[in-house]
Amino acid sequence: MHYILVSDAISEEGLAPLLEMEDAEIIQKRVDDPEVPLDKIEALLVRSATKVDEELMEKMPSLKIIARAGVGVDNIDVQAATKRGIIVVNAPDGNTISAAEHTFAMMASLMRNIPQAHQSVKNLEWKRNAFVGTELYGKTLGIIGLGRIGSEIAKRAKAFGMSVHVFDPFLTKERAQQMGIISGSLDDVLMNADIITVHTPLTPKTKGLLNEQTLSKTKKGVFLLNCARGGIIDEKALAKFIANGHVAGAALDVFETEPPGENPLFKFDNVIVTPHLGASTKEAQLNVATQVAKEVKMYFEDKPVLNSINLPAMSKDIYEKIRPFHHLAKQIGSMLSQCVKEGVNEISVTYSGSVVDLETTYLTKALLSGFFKNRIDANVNEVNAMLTAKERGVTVGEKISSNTFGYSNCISVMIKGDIRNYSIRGTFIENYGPRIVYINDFNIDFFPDGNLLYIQHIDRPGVIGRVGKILGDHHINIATMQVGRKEVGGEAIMILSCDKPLDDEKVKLLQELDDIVSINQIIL
Ligand SMILES: NC(=O)C1=CN([C@@H]2O[C@H](COP(=O)(O)OP(=O)(O)OC[C@H]3O[C@@H](n4cnc5c(N)ncnc54)[C@H](O)[C@@H]3O)[C@@H](O)[C@H]2O)C=CC1
Ligand SMILES: O=C(O)CCC(=O)C(=O)O
Repeated sequence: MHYILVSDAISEEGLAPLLEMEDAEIIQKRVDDPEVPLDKIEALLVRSATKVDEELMEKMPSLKIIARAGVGVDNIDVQAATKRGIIVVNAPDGNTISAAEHTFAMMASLMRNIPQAHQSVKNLEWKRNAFVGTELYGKTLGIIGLGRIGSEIAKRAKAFGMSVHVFDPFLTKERAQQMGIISGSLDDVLMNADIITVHTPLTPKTKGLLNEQTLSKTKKGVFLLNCARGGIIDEKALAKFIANGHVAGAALDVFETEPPGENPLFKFDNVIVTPHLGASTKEAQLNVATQVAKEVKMYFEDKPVLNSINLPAMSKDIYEKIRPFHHLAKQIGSMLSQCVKEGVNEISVTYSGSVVDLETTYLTKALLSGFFKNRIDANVNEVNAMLTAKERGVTVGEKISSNTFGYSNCISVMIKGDIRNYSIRGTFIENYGPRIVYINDFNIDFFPDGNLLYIQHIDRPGVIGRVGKILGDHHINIATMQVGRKEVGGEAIMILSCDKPLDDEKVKLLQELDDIVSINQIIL
């Protein structure tokens, strides 16, 4: 049974993919509710209210995936999650339109004093001269951060007859031209805009992006909006610039602390606020809940998650192409970890043939996760495999080679151990499957799956028969068997695939046979 905790208010209708799962218990309670079995929870679904920090993760040893029903993951310690091998996914585009529309609604409300006028009329006043506004038409809108939401705002601004100046270090000149907007520096936006709106994530670089120094470069009478994250506009600096009349007004949907409690900005009539409502529409909430519920379900079905923050993004098509190699890489890693009993200094992976066109780093991570999973008592997966290698002093190398050894693709791995080196090569053959075609200088050909016995022996008549007899005497059926040797009478290997694993006693019996050098039981 998978235990899934939904700890913030997430659309029930959107959770349908999870509620349909027969092997899952969905708990809809706050994370600090004493009835929540934190130690059993494998998936945690949140919005922005739940703070998922290291302390909470410590209490959730079974946690495998954190899903943010929204965009910003600043309430999740992604670094700590990565270290623990916990996948973090979000719903990157489910609330884009709602957030853009809310920003636009805030902009129009700010410029036309709608909240203040509304309150005044309800107070039985009729002060038409007190609420004279400013048109959007012909004004310059400065957008800081032209991602999904920023782009939607730019489109709407153009429809309103505004000119748009943008600062986004990742925006290409070509895209700006296509959109009919002006891409410039931060100073360009600060100095030219009549209205400035921020749409970046909250990061150490964007925290306090609009501060006393940057605000002093803006036009006198500028209007400011923050519907992204509290803290991108420094609240103290904003209060100062509102108080001295430099900033004509501000619209805020988000705050440095949420809920903000008593906030000095609230005393200004020209500051209008909403309680983090950007994504609060029926449509957005259904979209983001459905997106993350599907992601979590896919995770439990062993399918790729599409919107992970700490794994490479992959479309379904790409995943279908990479899937067989992902499996092969994992199996190679797992095989190696069961053969190499000593300390390991270096793992180097070489890709050749058709596999080089795929996301090979992801494959290397899969290989490492297969390797470390059997060696250390911790959750290792593609998320934290590189970090795990680094922490254990294992150097990881990745190369591309043109030598395919006669196959259409190859994954070759070389491990430098404390005592000796190990090498293994695998390939994936269309309509046939994954094959291991080389181990430690021996050409061989077997399917890396099930209960395998990797036996090194001397190439002499009778060895195979003796091994077969012991297995037969103990009712262990041999499904497949491959042998490889370099020269007659020299060192040789055999790979047996058995219908069930052998216990230690039987492995010992085989080990004691004449001409057997070593035996590794490999369970894949
Ligand atoms: N108020 C609300 O309810 C909502 C707020 N948000 C907030 O809006 C933010 C933006 O969302 P999206 O547009 O979907 O994200 P996005 O990732 O599509 O866009 C962010 C953009 O910011 C740019 N950027 C990053 N650092 C920058 C910097 N230092 N200076 C200038 N630009 C920078 C990036 O290049 C990117 O184009 C989210 O991170 C989230 O915090 C999102 C949804 C709803
Ligand atoms: O969950 C919410 O309503 C907040 C949405 C948000 O801020 C985001 O998606 O980044």
